[in-house]
Amino acid sequence: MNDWSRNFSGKNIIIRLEMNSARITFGEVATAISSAGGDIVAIDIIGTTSTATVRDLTVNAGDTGDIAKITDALAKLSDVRVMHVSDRTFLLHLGGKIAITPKTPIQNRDDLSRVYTPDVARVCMAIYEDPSKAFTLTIKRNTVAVVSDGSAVLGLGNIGPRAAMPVMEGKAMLFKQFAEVDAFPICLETQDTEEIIRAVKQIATAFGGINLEDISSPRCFEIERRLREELDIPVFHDDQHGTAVVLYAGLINALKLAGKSIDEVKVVVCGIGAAGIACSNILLAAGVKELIGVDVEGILTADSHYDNPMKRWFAERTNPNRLRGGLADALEGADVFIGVSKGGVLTREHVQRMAQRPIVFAMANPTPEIHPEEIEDLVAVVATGRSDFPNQINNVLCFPGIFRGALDCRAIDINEEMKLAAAEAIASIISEKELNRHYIIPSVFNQNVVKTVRDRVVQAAIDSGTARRIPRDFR
Ligand SMILES: NC(=O)C1=CN([C@@H]2O[C@H](COP(=O)(O)OP(=O)(O)OC[C@H]3O[C@@H](n4cnc5c(N)ncnc54)[C@H](O)[C@@H]3O)[C@@H](O)[C@H]2O)C=CC1
Ligand SMILES: CC(=O)C(=O)O
Ligand SMILES: [Mg+2]
Repeated sequence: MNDWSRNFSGKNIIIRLEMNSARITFGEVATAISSAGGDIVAIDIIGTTSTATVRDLTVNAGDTGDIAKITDALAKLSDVRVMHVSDRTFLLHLGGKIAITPKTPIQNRDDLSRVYTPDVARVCMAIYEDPSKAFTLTIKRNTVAVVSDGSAVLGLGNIGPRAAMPVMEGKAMLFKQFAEVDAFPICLETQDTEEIIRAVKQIATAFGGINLEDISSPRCFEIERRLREELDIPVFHDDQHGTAVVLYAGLINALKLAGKSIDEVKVVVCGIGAAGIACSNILLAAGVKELIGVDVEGILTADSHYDNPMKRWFAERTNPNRLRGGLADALEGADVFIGVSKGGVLTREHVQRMAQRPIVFAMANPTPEIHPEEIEDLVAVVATGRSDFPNQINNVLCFPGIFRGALDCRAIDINEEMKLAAAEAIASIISEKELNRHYIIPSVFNQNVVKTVRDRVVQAAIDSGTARRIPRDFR
């Protein structure tokens, strides 16, 4: 199975084809599709002339989802031209996924004068006199910017800001659906650290928080550090902290199942980029003693030199036994594998080297480091970042609730206390009775997730002094 079809989750495709109706029958087309494993589930005639018919065929590509096989079979028919193949995923993206709608209709001149000039001027002056009123009189109170430069989009690499837009639009949808946060995608046409910092500072006026997304390491660390220092609203690089929060939540529960304790396990983190550094940090803070990092150059060790300052920083704090070698060496006797690198880097043989009842979190997107079915029989727990397998360790479990909490208490920052509170909140949603190897982490559709995370995050913000406002339900 090629990588593309593996990533294809909507098995229904729509094939638009033109047939020479005098020379080929529809039955021949249907036979070609069915012999390639497809099932026609709907037919729409789009247009006809005296010689040709254009049809949209909705085809179920079957469990293997081998679309290429179906289109190849059609291409072999001489009197048929495949004009276009779309799938449900692409159709969902037509015209983008979000829209802005006004909260109230403008029905007459009086409404017009209130929402716009002349009356709006009084509101402007109120904010001029007291800038904090921006939180009550503008969208700032409930709006987050999802900012990317397209340099590390999912595990696809540096595909640029334009190609990153669908991910950022998707995040904006999730913010709204799960936490009623209005979020807006902003993909910047620059990958220069200083220009990104300047641009984000210049647009921050409209927003109550900044979610940095898919900005590659090591620039992401400096960008986030500076923006946190220089802005008075939360700046949160989700690939670092959202991932770390959810990973820690999942690990709390997976360790219970494996019967292991966090200060005794040997953990291998593969991919020492944005997510890898943050996941390692939260694990070290949680008590992991033996943590080994592996990146493209192999095991990171304090004995080696790295141009990347974050790798140097990482190597000095990890790998206490100065282990050297590659991923296979790192995994010898390891209890936990955390993959935040690239699809397909872990093999069954690697997992066979791990300790008894290992835990494998293969979190690269869209293709995990290993597909769960390859190692199900070897492990205590396996999790991925995807929604189509059990145990989805994905930052979507964190960012809606953590920002909901931060916005509700008008936090100036999302600090370590708030992140730990979010992780514990997520882990706590699964009771001891419910916990099993296919259910270590709640589903994002579990309605308790956002509420529980939000409440614990607000409490942590109040306790740690970052809240500027006490929400009504906390008074
Ligand atoms: N499940 C989730 O919630 C999340 C998953 N991710 C996934 O984690 C991966 C990394 O994301 P970021 O940290 O944002 O990217 P990044 O670009 O900052 O870091 C990726 C790191 O992986 C390393 N790497 C690449 N190929 C490798 C290999 N064969 N062996 C070892 N290391 C390798 C790179 O050198 C780099 O240091 C992506 O696939 C992304 O989709 C990231 C954030 C959240
Ligand atoms: C989930 C996510 O943020 C990523 O894969 O980059
Ligand atoms: Mg991301």
